[in-house]
Amino acid sequence: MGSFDSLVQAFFSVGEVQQPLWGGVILALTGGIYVALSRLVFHRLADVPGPKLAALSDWYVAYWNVVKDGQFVHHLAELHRVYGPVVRIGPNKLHFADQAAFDTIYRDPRLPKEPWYYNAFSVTESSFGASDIQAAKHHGNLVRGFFSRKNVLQLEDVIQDVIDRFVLVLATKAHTHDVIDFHRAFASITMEVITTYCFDKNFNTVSYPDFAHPAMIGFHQSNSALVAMRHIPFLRPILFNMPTWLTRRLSPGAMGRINFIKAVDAQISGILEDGSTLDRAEHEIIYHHLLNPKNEGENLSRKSLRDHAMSLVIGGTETVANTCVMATYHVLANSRIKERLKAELVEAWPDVDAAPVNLERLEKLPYLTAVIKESLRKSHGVVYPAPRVVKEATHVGGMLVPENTVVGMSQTFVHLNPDVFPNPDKFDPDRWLFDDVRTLDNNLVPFSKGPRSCLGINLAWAELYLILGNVFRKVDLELAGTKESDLDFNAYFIVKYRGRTMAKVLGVQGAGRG
Ligand code: HEM
Repeated sequence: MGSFDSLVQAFFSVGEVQQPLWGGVILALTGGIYVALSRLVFHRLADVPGPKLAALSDWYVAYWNVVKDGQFVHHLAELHRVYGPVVRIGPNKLHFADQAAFDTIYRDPRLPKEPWYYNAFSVTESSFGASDIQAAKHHGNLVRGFFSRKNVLQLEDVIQDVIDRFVLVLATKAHTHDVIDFHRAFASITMEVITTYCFDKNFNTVSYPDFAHPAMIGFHQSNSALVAMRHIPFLRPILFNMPTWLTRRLSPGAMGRINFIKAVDAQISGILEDGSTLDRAEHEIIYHHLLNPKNEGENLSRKSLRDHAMSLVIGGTETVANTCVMATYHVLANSRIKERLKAELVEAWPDVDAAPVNLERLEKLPYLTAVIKESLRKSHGVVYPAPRVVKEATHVGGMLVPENTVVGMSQTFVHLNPDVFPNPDKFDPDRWLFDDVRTLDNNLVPFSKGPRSCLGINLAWAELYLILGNVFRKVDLELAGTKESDLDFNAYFIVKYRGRTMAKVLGVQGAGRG
């Protein structure tokens, strides 16, 4: 009897404890049903086709980006096959696969960058990171002149000097036919170019053993961490405030990046404390522009100076390197392309020991130009659909998109459109060699379009001509086990090739000039 009593008591006491619990469960369920109905049934995007899970939650995209490690862009191709040219990819987000939509999204100056997406780069006070249209314009105007065609031509020697030093390093590897990782090699060149061009600071990335400078590796590895931090924001303060000893143990790459940022900070401190430091720079650098009173830049905050510096390094390193990797793989993998390119370069630059041919001469070489364009097309530039916010109802790709919707379109949908680029998966420089390639040129959008397109486009083109022109004229490389599938990529913001890109250095000519 006693045990029956205690059983009854236990039942009721459990009930008392669980009452608030049940209340919570019921409240959560009601809330969940309310959110689900408001997103699936009553939402202004409810009629747009797409997976129901994506309409319910942004975790759908997070799953493909984080758990599936940068596969969302590939998954988008499948979604468009199933749902058509407009797909709802989030409660409030649309993705388009339509050339006209691309033009509107990126050319219309009223569509700012989506703050949630861009804040994760932690460079909010720079031209790249600012979402607000006026702020972005102001930041962009401060540095635009520094990357103008005229300025790039004036600083051409800065780029050539880095390449000369790189070729000298390769010459030391040619005797022993060393194998190099050519992604790292190109990223070492491009990082050295951007740091010498912008800061007159030489980090010697091209002469670092195995082209594995910790800062360059650190930036490379941070691509995937950035994606995770965006979708799981509480990771950010944890990772950023970790004690140095723990960071060093968990991620040596992160230390390389941290030390690089410290060096940039130290330069900024030096300039702010003693303005005459700028007079001693070997050439014009980015701070001449950022701190120039004529540019209304003299009152920039310290954070803004640093944000500008970091965004230029981030924007200018892997992008150019990825294009060089695409070119190098296909030139080496196809003897017909290699011989034709080499013949053109030898004709333009017969004596390889003489002074290098300059940028303006290289730009006139049709086959080199075709190889570069095809490499830009196949490496895409920014591969993730850069998100923009529709602030007032706007027609995009034939659809009236309601205000406050986030829209985007990955450049892959332009570059792999078979109606414009037949057999789009093939690397085919010949497609650029016809008299009228205006349609192709209009559909080559690695630098995006419109007011927020690439600020470094002139520098990027100059680097591509000078790096590839010099490397294929002077260096004899052979692929070392790398296959086309090694260029399959994870799509973070830019592409990250999945395989190692290795080549043997068979010989080097004309390394003496450096
Ligand atoms: C092949 C090389 C390059 C490609 C394909 C490329 C591509 C792009 C693209 C697609 C954007 C727009 C991004 C967005 O909408 O969020 C962009 C922006 C930008 N890029 Fe590049 N880029 C390259 C090289 C460079 C270089 C060398 C620099 C260095 C100066 C640079 C600096 C920037 C900056 C500062 C922005 C932000 C512009 C703004 O929003 O105002 N890029 N780039």
